[in-house]
Amino acid sequence: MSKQLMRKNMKDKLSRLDSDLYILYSEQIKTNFIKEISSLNVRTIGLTISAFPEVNTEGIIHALWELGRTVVVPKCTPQDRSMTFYRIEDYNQLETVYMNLKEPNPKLTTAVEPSSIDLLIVPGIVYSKSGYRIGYGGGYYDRFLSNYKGKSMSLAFDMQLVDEIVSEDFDLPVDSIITERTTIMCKENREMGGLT
Ligand SMILES: Nc1nc2c(c(=O)[nH]1)N(C=O)[C@@H](CNc1ccc(C(=O)N[C@@H](CCC(=O)O)C(=O)O)cc1)CN2
Ligand SMILES: Nc1ncnc2c1ncn2[C@@H]1O[C@H](COP(=O)(O)OP(=O)(O)OP(=O)(O)O)[C@@H](O)[C@H]1O
Repeated sequence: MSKQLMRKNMKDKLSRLDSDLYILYSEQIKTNFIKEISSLNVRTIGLTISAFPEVNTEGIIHALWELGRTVVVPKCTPQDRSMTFYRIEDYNQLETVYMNLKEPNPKLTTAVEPSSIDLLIVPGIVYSKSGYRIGYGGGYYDRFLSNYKGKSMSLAFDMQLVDEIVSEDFDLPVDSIITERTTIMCKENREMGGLT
């Protein structure tokens, strides 16, 4: 099946996700995520401001602030499809300027270098157990990951996992995926071979 069709089918499926389950699963993913990172030495974490039906990141961001971690979120430059991450300490530092997505206001925040991000949470719509991903199609994360050396992770609902994604040369997989049910060590799955 083509990437475009897989993306569309999953968007349709996600749009029917019951709102109580959306809240419950997001909460479980938050708990699993916080447990997971407490054993990782990560100070600065890059993630997006979610919009339904993406796994809700607002509670996660507040939990990270409480743990004293640095939270950085992306601002897109559509002209060259690049992203710059800015440190936020408060939701009031966000604005909506692009595609109805909340982004940091650069007048109120400070940009950080990609090299200072210890863990990047990569958004997406469809995922495989080996960490390949189909996003919204902007190619923002594929481009960013090509110059990124830190750890990467995705947060997903179990229903977003599929057996196989046919990857293209520029697709870069994440190290792990956290769902409401489990944590998938994608890097290890890939090293065992055979999975795409
Ligand atoms: N919450 C959240 N924030 C995020 C992302 C995300 O997936 N989720 N992104 C993850 O990458 C980046 C924004 N991603 C985008 C991906 C594609 C297009 C895009 O294709 N725009 C088309 C119009 C598409 C349409 O209307 O259907 C365009 O600009 O022409 C825009 C932004 C950064 N912020
Ligand atoms: N490293 C890169 N350099 C230049 N162009 C790229 C790179 N990675 C991806 N692209 C281009 O970006 C476009 C979108 O890619 P794709 O459909 O895989 O996006 P996606 O994975 O859904 O989006 P995202 O990575 O933002 O989540 C493709 O047309 C591809 O050619």
